Amino acid sequence: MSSRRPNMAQRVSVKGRGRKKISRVRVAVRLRPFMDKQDERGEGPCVRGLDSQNLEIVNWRNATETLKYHFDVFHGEQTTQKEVFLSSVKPILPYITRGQNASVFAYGPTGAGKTHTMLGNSAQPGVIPRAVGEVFNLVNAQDEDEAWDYSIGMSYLEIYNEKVLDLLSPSSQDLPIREDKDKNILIPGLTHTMISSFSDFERHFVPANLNRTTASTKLNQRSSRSHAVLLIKVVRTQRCLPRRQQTGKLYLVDLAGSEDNRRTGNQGIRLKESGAINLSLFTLSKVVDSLKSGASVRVPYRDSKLTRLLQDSLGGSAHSLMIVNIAPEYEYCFDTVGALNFAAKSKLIVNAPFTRETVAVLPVKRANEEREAGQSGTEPEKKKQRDEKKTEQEASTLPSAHLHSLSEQSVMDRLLALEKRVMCCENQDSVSMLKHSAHKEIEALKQEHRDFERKALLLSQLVKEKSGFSQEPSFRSSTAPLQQKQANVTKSNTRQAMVQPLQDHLSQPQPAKALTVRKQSVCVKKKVATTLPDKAELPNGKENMPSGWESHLDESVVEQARQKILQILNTGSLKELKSLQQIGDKKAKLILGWREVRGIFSKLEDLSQVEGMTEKRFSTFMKANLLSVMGK
Ligand SMILES: Nc1ncnc2c1ncn2[C@@H]1O[C@H](COP(=O)(O)OP(=O)(O)OP(=O)(O)O)[C@@H](O)[C@H]1O
Repeated sequence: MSSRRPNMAQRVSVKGRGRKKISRVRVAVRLRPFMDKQDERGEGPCVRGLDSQNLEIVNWRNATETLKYHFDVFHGEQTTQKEVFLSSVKPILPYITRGQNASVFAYGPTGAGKTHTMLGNSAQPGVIPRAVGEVFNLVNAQDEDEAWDYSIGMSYLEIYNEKVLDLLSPSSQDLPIREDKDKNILIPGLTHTMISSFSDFERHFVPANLNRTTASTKLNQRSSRSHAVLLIKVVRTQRCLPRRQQTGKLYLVDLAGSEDNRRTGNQGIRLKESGAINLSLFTLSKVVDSLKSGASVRVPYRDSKLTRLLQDSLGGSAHSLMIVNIAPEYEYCFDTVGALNFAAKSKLIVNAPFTRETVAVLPVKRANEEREAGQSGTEPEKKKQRDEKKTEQEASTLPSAHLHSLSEQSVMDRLLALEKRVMCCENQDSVSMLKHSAHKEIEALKQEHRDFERKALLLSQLVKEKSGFSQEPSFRSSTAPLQQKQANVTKSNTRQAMVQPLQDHLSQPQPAKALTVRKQSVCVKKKVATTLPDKAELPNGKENMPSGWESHLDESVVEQARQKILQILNTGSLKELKSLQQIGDKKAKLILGWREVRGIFSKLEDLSQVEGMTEKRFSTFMKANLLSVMGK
């Protein structure tokens, strides 16, 4: 598997590829063996398998008759962990590596074997370790075809007393559950760790699992008091254009046991936990009832954190498998019938899995280079062509060239956003309305582009007149440092024009330094004296961002600090994000949400796209953090 992270570029377009197929929730029932041989010899079992799909259980209302059930699979008490995995779980895993979602959840009364099935132990590993190992096998096998880059990440949480807690970051508090406009369920603030091998997974998972809330009850010495959800996310990105990107999510869920408090002897805190567990399982049952009864009924996903999180697995877009664990003892009979009834209605739920795909948009310049390079030539030739083209472009100092490509990028971003809106819309009338508004917006963008070019031209003429210098020599004199900056700027979203500053040029005879300053998406490369005041004045009379301070610093040190901040923004946990200056709890969560939806920040300036991050705030953020990182 490639260790490369998913494409740094922005993800913009979401589409379901191909027709949506339907997939019923599959239900497997697993009967655990007697835990006490005494019971087996005494009353015997209250439930038994008839064949690989059918079972019968004593009717607790009338012990002379039995109730019969039919499921996709019945695993008897002799079934091994490996057999459960191979027959029920393994078949759905390939979907994850092709951008579809899947979920496996264990349901059943407390002490019936859910944790054993999902987790197991070192001698008998359960579904979780086997499934993660298999995902790595699948990715490694597919990685060899060289067409896609794969990356695998994990998150692990528990829902305890209706609170979502991050098991990979145990000090974190209750996390919110959100839904984006593409109906993806998101948990801003939840740690998502990239993993490169199974042992890497274990390194994170094993200690995290110790954070799970368990306690002893009458029925189970180590009873799970929470619902645990492990998320394995596989992102694959096409290596060539159009760089399709597909994200598949696998949810592995060990639910807390449905329990009867008269039997568990729960009191105090155990009783409160039990109340929360039963409430969420009751909501789960209501969700299943509503899904079963038809499309027009409101499905109460929002009534509990559990159902909100499992929304995609029940009636959503996932391939879902429910493993219902049951126990053979008579004392479990009532709960077992309840679990089997729940399972019987769950198997009627129909999901509609489809591939969620985004296109990783590269900066226009790189995309063009790749497209051109892709048209002809061998790989070394293509690289040479690219290098030559890059040198050519970097040598070019004409502002209009930058204006053109950069504003083109902005137009492209917005067009792709429009395309996304149109694609997400199913209603025909709305589609035509959107197309109409898209057309209008394209016209407006073109006009904006023309205005922008005109203003930049006026600006440079004005500067030329006031400075008394011709434009050409001034560009020539600053060629060396500007070329260096331009390499950075091509990565940026900002448009660029180069002007000779008025006041500095006229009043300062000292050697000038190049400094990049931004104003409303216009990035103006300004020649300034080293003693510039904090707020420089643009020829149009508007104020710049506070910027002079940066020019006193060693560029390489600044660049290092910028990279460090970028790294925290892209990989930092909630806590690490909050360690940044100017970033509080709310902003940190918004950053995590942005990352979840849009991928990673390819440059620091992308931060301005996060809700509430105005240009001024971004400027203050940069100043505070650069100084902080550099230890000033
Ligand atoms: N198939 C099985 N083979 C052998 N032992 C099993 C099996 N299933 C469960 N057990 C054992 O039964 C006990 C209870 O199982 P487990 O803790 O998995 O139940 P649970 O359903 O997760 O309970 P809770 O909801 O209280 O967490 C454990 O000691 C476990 O090792």
